[in-house]
Amino acid sequence: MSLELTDLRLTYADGDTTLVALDDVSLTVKPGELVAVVGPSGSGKSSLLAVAGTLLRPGSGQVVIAGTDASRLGDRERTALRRERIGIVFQQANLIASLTALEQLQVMDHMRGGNSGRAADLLRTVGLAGKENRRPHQLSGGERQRVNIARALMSDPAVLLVDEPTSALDHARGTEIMGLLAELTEERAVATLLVTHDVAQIGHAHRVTEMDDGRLSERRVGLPPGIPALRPGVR
Ligand SMILES: Nc1ncnc2c1ncn2[C@@H]1O[C@H](COP(=O)(O)OP(=O)(O)OP(=O)(O)O)[C@@H](O)[C@H]1O
Repeated sequence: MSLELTDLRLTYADGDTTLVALDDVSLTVKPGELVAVVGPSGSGKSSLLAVAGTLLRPGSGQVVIAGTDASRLGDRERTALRRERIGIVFQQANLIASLTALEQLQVMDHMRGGNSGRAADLLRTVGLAGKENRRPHQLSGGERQRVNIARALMSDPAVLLVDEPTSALDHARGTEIMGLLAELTEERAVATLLVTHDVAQIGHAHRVTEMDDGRLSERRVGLPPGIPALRPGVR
């Protein structure tokens, strides 16, 4: 139940010219694996997540989510695939100010028409036992990010896509969140693709690959990540 991206190409119109955001990108993330893509601003990381999350159709190439080729699906089927098989953790928590932590997750359940009672369990799993009834302003930045992650796991997704999860956190909180993501990835056998410009936070990744000008570098850094081996210019 992996994420398979093959020969992806994505372009944007840029005045009279065409800007190539993804240039022949191929990457597979296996269940239980956390792959980090690092790269500077503008290198194409958000575009990669949007295509992997079936929010954007690539110009060419294939996106296979847990065995289903998204490129072959119509809009409605793609939306269903995204809702059922993909969890997305956005950079900002985007929590609803008036809802408690528990309710943020329960809203997802209602939207899917079920009442699985998974919300309290998931909040415990992400370390928020006892804080279920707090609203966003009563939680720290790290705790809000934990709610965000728990919410993305409500559908028990095969693929988890994570955009800059530590950008709003100090280093210690960021490291905790990365550790939690690695733990959840392994325990739940989810295929996690994470993008970040923050090389200091990739220590928990199983594999690291670098994006530059829409291309992934061949060099893949194993654990422990050889941070000095990454090309200069990546912070
Ligand atoms: N909707 C769009 N229309 C035109 N160009 C775009 C659009 N979205 C992104 N781009 C361009 O595509 C390239 C890749 O952008 P992308 O946002 O994917 O990179 P990124 O690595 O995520 O950067 P950041 O970390 O700043 O978000 C950039 O040159 C960007 O300006």
